[in-house]
Order: sequence, then structure tokens, then C-alpha cells
Amino acid sequence: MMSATADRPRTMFDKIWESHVVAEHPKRPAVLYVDLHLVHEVTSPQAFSTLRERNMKVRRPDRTLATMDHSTPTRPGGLAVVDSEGRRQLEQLMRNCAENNIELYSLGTPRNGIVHVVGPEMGRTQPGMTIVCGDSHTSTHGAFGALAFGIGTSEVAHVLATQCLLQRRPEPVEVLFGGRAPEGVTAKDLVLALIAQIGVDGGTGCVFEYRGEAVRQLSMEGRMTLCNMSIEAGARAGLVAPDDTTYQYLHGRPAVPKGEGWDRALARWRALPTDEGARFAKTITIDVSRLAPMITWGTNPAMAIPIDAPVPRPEDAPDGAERAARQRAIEYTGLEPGKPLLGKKIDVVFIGSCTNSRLSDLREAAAVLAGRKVKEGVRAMVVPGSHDVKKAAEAEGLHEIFKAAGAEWREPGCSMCIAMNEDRLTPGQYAVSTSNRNFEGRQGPGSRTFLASPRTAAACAIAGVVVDPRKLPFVPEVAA
Ligand SMILES: CC(C)[C@H](C(=O)O)[C@@H](O)C(=O)O
Ligand code: SF4
Repeated sequence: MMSATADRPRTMFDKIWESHVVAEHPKRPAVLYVDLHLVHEVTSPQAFSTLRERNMKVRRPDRTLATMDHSTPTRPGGLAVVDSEGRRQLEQLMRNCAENNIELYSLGTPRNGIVHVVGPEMGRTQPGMTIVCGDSHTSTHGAFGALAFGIGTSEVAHVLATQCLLQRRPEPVEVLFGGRAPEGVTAKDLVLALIAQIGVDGGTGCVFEYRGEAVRQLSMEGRMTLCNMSIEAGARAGLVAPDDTTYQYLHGRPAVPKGEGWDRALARWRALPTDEGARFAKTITIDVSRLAPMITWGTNPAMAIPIDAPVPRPEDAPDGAERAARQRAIEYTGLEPGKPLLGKKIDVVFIGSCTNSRLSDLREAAAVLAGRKVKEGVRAMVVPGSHDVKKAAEAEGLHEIFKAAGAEWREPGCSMCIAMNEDRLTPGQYAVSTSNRNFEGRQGPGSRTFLASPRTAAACAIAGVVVDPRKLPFVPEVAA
């Protein structure tokens, strides 16, 4: 007999949550089973030490996958260049994985790359799964219809030991991107517009499900960009329902089932999307047809404006707290309130990070850079998200386009997104960056960051100032 819960219309979040709950009590966090635990060098050493101290083993090494990304060097051929703290973390990860029989995509090996790039690329990320990682941008994996949470180091230890996570049930919220995106408006612009609208805590306690025509139109890579930044609006996770775009992306990837296994998986995945009539806690609506390319001017990702808009004035802020935040951000970024950001001179362009370092991101940047030159005095870095992305980009000749334009073509890693290796701005420098965080000092002490899409970033690299990518005459797409 069907239970009452199975009868009522459910959101995709409800379905994934309910099929993974091991124990639930109204007054306590639920115990949730974890299908895949991703691990990187920064948040895992302490967790493995905890296990060692308590004489515990990793419960499911086969459901655990590790990579090195944050502190790895990206200098071409410069695999030995890491600082001592970084080197220690990398060595510890190597030892911890060897001792516990955990698969590791080690520095310089063919599968290495940013954790949120390699999981999907290998087909380890699949619809309907619960996925965790000691990293806030784990939300990226929600693009596949997987419930993916970023967790803290003590939770990493807990998951290593038990393959379960203690978690309060979040509320499913619908984020409806209606209409079609105008030319020059990409997934990055959609998510920056959302965060600007609802603020950095607009998603607290929520799991977003991104819906609407504009989301359906996005490639898997665009959906990953979208889900990646859910956390920047404070959401616990972001989700996109799987569809043919998802299945096409997954089919044939190394960890994805084949033959009859594929058919069975497909049948399961097709039952995941939110049922008609299912209730969300609320709906946030964004009319995509009215959006422009977005860029941030301040020191959090919600401080974002349409690229041709003026830098907001503190005195126009809706409340005192926002006024103070704007004031402080303006002091840090050294911009003039009320004046356009367009035309602002920049020093560095960074194209990379788990938000925008996949093949289609690099194609977008290459389409702008092809046959053009990076402005003299500007440093442009292109850092692929993984070795696979690098290989695929090189097979298409994208690296030649970047190099001919005067941009650096680097080895994969987090790089200047977080400046945990040698890739950083010098104090006071301005960067247009395709990453997801523009906090004070994020790209090195005193660094000042304007977040934007790969297309906008590449256009700015050519101009040497902040420009509207719609104003640049585009050459035809580099590849289909
Ligand atoms: C280092 C890591 C814990 C951190 C995160 O949690 O996201 C980093 O990836 C980031 O983007 O700030
Ligand atoms: S690329 Fe940036 S945001 Fe992504 S995991 Fe690395 S440091 Fe974090």
C-alpha cells in the first residue's frame, strides 16, 4: 500500500530528502544518508585526524572521492611551487587517502581539477543523490538534481566515520527565471541578478529549485554556474530538475551506469522532478528578458548592478545597515558612488574557478578574445577547472586563441579565485573575475574584485577598462 507521504505531490527536494532520511525527530536534526562525499586538501586534514584519534575507519571509501585544488600551483610546468602550508595539506591528503583507500585525483594526474568540476565531469555526480563536501560551493552539483550541501570540518569527520550527516530540514523555495535571456546575458548574470535582488541572506534556511524557461535553455555548465552561487544568497543548496540536457551530459561518463544499468537509472531520474501541485515555501520571480549583463561593484556578491548602471549611493540605501555596508564597500573599492563602473581601469582579468572554468565558459571567453589583444598593462589569466577541461580546450585550439591574445594559459586549480597559491593580486589592484566571491582581500590582501561572466571578463581584458560586452563587435562562435 502507498503511504500518505508518497501520495501527496512532492517537490524534488522532498523526494530526495525523504529517500535519504535514516532517522527523523521533530525536535532534532535529521540523520541523512550521504551518497557521495567529496574531499579536498583544505577542510579534510583535521577531520582525518579526528578519526585517527578516535581509532575510527572511513565508513565508505567507495563513496568518497578526493582531489587537490585550492593550494595547487597553476604555473605551466611549475608543479613544485606551493607554499609550506599548502604543501603540508597536499601531503596530508595524499597520506590520508592512501591509508583509507580513498580515490584521489592528485596534483598533476589526468583527472585532477577543482572538486566541483571533476565530480560532474567523471559522472560521479548524479541526479537524486545526496552529496556533501567541506566546501561551500558544493551547491554546484545541484545542477544535476542532486541535493548537495557544503559542510564544515567537524561534519566532514562525521561523514567520513558514519556516511551520514545531521541536518535540519530546509524549506524548498522556487526560483522562477521566466522569459528568454537577451544576447550577452549568461547564467552568471542570472545568478548575480538573483543575489542582487534578494541579498546575501535571502536564501537562509532554504533549498532553491531553479525553474522556468530560461533554466531549461541552459546547458549543464550554465546550470552549474547558477547552482554554484546559491550559497552566495545564503541558501543551503540549489537544484535544477534533470532533463534530456542532463542525461545527454551524463551518458557515457566514466562513473555513470551503462547498458541496463543506464535504463534503470534513467527511470529513477525521470521520477525526480517536482510533481504538479507540489508546494514550495515561496516563489521568487525574475524576468530574464529584462536583464542586462551584471557586474559587482562592492564587497559581497549581492552588491551587483547591470553593467551600464551607476555605482549605488550609500544615501539611497533602504536602511541604515545597508547604507553603512555600501559606505564601507565604496571606501574599500575606491569607486565613486553615482558614477558608472563602465570605463573603470582594471589591472587583471581572471577567467576560472568552479563558477566559470568549464569548456563552454572558455569558449565564451575565446569567442571574445579571438583575433584581439589583451590591453597592454592588463594581466589576463585563463585557468581551466580541470585537466579534462584543459585537454578539451586544447583539442579545440582555445589555448592558441588565448595565447595569441596575450592571455596566460595555466594549469587547473582554484587559483586566483581564493589566492591560496601564488596567483594573487597585489594590494589595490582591480580585477574582473569570473569567480563567485568579491570579499575584501579575497584575491590577495588589498585586492579589489568585480565579479562578472566570462564574456564580460574577456571583453574587459581587451578594453583594459570595465566595458559592456554587448557593445563589442563579436566574432562568430569559436566552436559549436
Ligand atoms: C577553502 C574552502 C573551505 C572555501 C569554501 O568553503 O568555499 C573555499 O572553497 C571558498 O570558495 O571560499
Ligand atoms: S574555485 Fe574558488 S569557490 Fe570554487 S572551490 Fe575553489 S576556492 Fe572555492
